[in-house]
Amino acid sequence: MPLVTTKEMFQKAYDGQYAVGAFNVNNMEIIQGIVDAAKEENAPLILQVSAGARKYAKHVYLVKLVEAALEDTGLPIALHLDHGEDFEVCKSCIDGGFSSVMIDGSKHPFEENIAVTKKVVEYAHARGVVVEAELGRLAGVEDAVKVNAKDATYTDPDQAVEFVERTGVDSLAIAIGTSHGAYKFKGEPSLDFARLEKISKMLPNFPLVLHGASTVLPEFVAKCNEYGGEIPGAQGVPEDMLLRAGKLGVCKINIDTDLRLAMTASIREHFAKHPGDFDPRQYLKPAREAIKSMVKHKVKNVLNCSGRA
Ligand SMILES: O=C(CO)COP(=O)(O)O
Ligand SMILES: O=C[C@H](O)COP(=O)(O)O
Ligand SMILES: [Zn+2]
Ligand SMILES: [Zn+2]
Repeated sequence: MPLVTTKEMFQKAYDGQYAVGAFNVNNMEIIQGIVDAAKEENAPLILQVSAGARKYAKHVYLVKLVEAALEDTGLPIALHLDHGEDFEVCKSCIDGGFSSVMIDGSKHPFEENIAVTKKVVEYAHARGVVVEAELGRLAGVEDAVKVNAKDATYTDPDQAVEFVERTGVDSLAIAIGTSHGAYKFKGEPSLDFARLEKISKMLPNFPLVLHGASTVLPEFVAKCNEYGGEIPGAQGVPEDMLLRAGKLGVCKINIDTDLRLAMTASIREHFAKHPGDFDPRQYLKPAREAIKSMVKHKVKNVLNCSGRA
């Protein structure tokens, strides 16, 4: 099966009130862990690549690995650019075989965000590629960009409607209190569900996207810390909140930090328990397994998209 866009998967997710997982990929083991899980669960899948990932692994390696995953699994998989920062990077991914791109104009004023998003939409749609945009700003770390909590702004529902109408974008990432990285909340986790409900009502049958949606699984944090890591106080979005979001028009849930934690916890444990090992396969194999079982858990219990491929 060739790459698919997110069009049909989002329509099914919207109607079925579940979400599709969008997982960030950086190398072969991460891709294999994710697709093996999706295959066993027969789940639709979005593999997403950040600018940092393209720099780390090179565009062509990631595209070829995802092509291999398509051939190996036969699953509907979308290949998506995560947080494209300008028209040029979006164009490069559209020309370079991606089926979906995100133009993240959220750092710009409203009118400029509309202008750049519109330009990407025109270029992408003419080539059969779909576009995600972002309105409102998440706190946390994105590549080299760190958005302080005070600069984060939640998405305005009226602006969201105007933005979607004027840009023709296919999906919209919204800010309701999630953030990137492993430290999402200082006290009790909370999201602005009233805002999400309002946006979702005002944009019926339109797919919303939730970034910064890792749950920061306590078992991985504990394991990292037990075996020499230092990530105290890490906290993510509770699973029940993600399930609730999936019933309110959120069709795509972005997960990167949980992949990083699963992999790192496994490798730390392996090094601590097997100090004599130095063949990378000895620690990358269990790390890939850790990703696979984490993703299976997400697909079944958090995204609710098992069996929907
Ligand atoms: O939103 C993300 C990628 O765009 C990832 O969010 P997390 O840091 O919560 O995994
Ligand atoms: O939103 C950010 C993703 O977690 C990607 O992170 P990265 O830019 O470090 O690859
Ligand atoms: Zn952003
Ligand atoms: Zn993001």
